[in-house]
Amino acid sequence: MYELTVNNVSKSFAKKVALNNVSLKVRKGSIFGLIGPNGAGKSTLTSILATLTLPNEGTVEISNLDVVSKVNKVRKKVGVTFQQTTVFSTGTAWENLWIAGKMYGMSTTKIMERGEHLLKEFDLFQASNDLVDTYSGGMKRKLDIAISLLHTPDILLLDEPTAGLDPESRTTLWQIVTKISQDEGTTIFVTTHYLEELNHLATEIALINNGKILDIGTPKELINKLAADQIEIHYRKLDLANIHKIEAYISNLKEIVRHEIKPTVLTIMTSHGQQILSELLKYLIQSNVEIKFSELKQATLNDVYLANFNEKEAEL
Ligand SMILES: Nc1ncnc2c1ncn2[C@@H]1O[C@H](COP(=O)(O)OP(=O)(O)OP(=O)(O)O)[C@@H](O)[C@H]1O
Repeated sequence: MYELTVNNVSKSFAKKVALNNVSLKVRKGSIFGLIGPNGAGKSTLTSILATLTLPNEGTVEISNLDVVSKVNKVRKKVGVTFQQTTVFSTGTAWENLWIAGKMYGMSTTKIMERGEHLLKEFDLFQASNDLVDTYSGGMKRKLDIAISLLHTPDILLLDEPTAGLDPESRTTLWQIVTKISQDEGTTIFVTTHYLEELNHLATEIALINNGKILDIGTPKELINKLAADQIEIHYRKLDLANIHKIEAYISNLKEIVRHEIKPTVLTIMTSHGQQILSELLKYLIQSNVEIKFSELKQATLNDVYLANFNEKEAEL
């Protein structure tokens, strides 16, 4: 059921604690996102999962194999793409695939078959005999990921895979990666600063800061926890009797975190903006309140980021 299990993992570099008692579980075939500001510990965790860094404490299992004691078996199950490209730019795509395939111990036939399939999936087949030096940033990134998938890993680790790419290349890249994940059942573990990508793609998200996991949930769960949808309804001036009547109605509604009712405007904070707005409009219209206009500002993953990390530069 779980492709990856991280149990109480800690890691320090000299006096710097990079990971502090981190635990999480990632379901087979899911897309799991790790969000956190610079220096939060995302790359350190990715590197431990990729068997390139040893944890000081705790255990990690990938496909039920311990990453420390079963390192060689685990490496066959894991594909990894780091922030910096690892493609050999003075070679062609085929030469890069060839070197990687031989390092994975793949036969020539298997490299040719799988390589051709991936080059086609990533729309690199036409350019596969060109030097990588002539590729755009997006093409290099696609080749990086294609190489990580060459040995058909169970889990693909992507450390900020879309950093520096334009929106179109990011969208294309995610379309290809999600298709492969669906076709082959590959589990995806991704760190990114582009929160809107995770909102649509991730099955679950973990928030990490200063090496600690702050929260884990589906994008919807994390957004709903904030209860940060904001409703504003503007109407023709109400008399005191009507204000009291509406006040009584609102106090019976569930899911309302905070509200303020004034003679010409009603403001509400809730986790269920859309539902509460339609219920309220229906009630106000039935009560002959003359509505001028209403607004709904729904909370986003960006709000989750700001609430947890208090950073202004979240990219949404
Ligand atoms: N090899 C190392 N030696 C010393 N300190 C390190 C090393 N690797 C990471 N650190 C420190 O550990 C902490 C976590 O770093 P890490 O690179 O995992 O964060 P990150 O969330 O990936 O950040 P970014 O988004 O900037 O890549 C940081 O304070 C970093 O300086």
